[in-house]
Amino acid sequence: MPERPLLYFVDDDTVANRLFLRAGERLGYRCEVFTSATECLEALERQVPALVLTDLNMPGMDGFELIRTLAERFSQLPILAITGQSTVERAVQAMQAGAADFLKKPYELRELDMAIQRTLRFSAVSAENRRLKQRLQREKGARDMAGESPAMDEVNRMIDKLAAVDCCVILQGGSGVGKELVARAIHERGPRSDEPFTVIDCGAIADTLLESELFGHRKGAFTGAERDRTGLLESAGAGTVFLDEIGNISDAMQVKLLRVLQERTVTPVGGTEVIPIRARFIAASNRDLAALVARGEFRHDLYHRLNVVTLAIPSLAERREDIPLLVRRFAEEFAHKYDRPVRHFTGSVLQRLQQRPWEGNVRELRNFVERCVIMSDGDHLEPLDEPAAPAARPANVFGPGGGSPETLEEMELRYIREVLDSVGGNQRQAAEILGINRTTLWRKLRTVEEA
Ligand SMILES: Nc1ncnc2c1ncn2[C@@H]1O[C@H](COP(=O)(O)OP(=O)(O)OP(=O)(O)O)[C@@H](O)[C@H]1O
Repeated sequence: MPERPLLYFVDDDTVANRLFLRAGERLGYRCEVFTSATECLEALERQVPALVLTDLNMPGMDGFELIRTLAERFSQLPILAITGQSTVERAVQAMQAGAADFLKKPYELRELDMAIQRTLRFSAVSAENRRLKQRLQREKGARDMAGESPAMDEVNRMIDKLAAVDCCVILQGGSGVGKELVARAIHERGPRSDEPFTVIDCGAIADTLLESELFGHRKGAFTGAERDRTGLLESAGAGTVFLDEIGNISDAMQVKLLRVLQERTVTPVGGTEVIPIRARFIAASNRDLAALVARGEFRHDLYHRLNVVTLAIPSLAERREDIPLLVRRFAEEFAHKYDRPVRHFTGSVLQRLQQRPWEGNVRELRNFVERCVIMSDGDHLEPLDEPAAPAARPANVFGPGGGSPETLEEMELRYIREVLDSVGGNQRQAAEILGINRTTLWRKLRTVEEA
């Protein structure tokens, strides 16, 4: 038979203690009672119970202080506050201090029973939730950041350091090296991990839109602003904002962003109110920001505000030893995604893959493996070098209507549009399939629209 749960009860009133002892035993619990918070803390050094019930008004260390101390030292121990003056305010205060629930005095046996059961259940659910979260975190970590090279070990060490502090960071590295993944890891390994991680692709959003995206707008602020809209910086809460492709924002926008970082407030477009911003900022650029500053193409004041720490992410060519691990990871990921057997490249193919330039870095490698998983038929993955042709496209150099031949540019655009259509216009997904970053995709589309 499982042991009966142990409850600690703290009240300076000995009559209340006797009553509880009798009630608790009748409900089938083992109970210990204490007439002061200090006695209870001493007992906790010897044994941790399933639940602590405490009165709030006590001489010496009162119930609130005891709750706070317990929440700090035994963060997973559930606490039930017993309040004589049953004001909502005191109950709220007790819960803010760390109590899971409260019970009004005097209580009936049934009320005590329900309150204890509720608190124990709540604690069990929270513990399960924590366990699942940790598991998810571990699995996510394992899935996300693959790499065993000394270069990636160093990146991982830096991520841990940056996760522990709350400063601005610039992530520098070529397209597809994993800057977003690193930013996410900094967020997830730090104290803000329960808050949102917000990606803002500065390069893919037109300048006029960027301001309203970031700061929000008020109804009627401009044509098309039919209702108020909360900006991304505000809805990011106390999470992390990842400003991707920061090197691409206009000078005017740089000035506005600098003000946000300095004052930690925003005013929505067309509004007057000042909204506080609590998020942490991580910026990324695949262009050398310091060089852009030197050439006068990026504001030095914004650069210095952001550049508390710059972390350079090495290109894939600088860590070729990671390629086999990445390939294996992606081969398994896509085999599951497309419901295909898990297959790998032969050793000699893998060696050849390690020698390739991989200018598009990990993204290019990932897309390559995805194509190979889809297209290979044998026991091993075959190194298919050509991008997969769109399914129903005839091998015909003439335009779709059989007219004059297409230029390379036209063909590229047609292919981009087909891919975009196939993913319902989702530019991020389309860029992944095309093996280019979102800014390049956006530029290509814009060039055509402007022509
Ligand atoms: N170390 C890694 N392990 C596993 N997957 C990775 C790793 N690095 C990058 N990837 C994958 O490669 C792709 C590109 O990564 P990510 O978007 O983070 O790169 P980026 O540097 O932010 O790219 P861009 O400059 O285009 O914004 C993503 O699908 C990501 O999951």
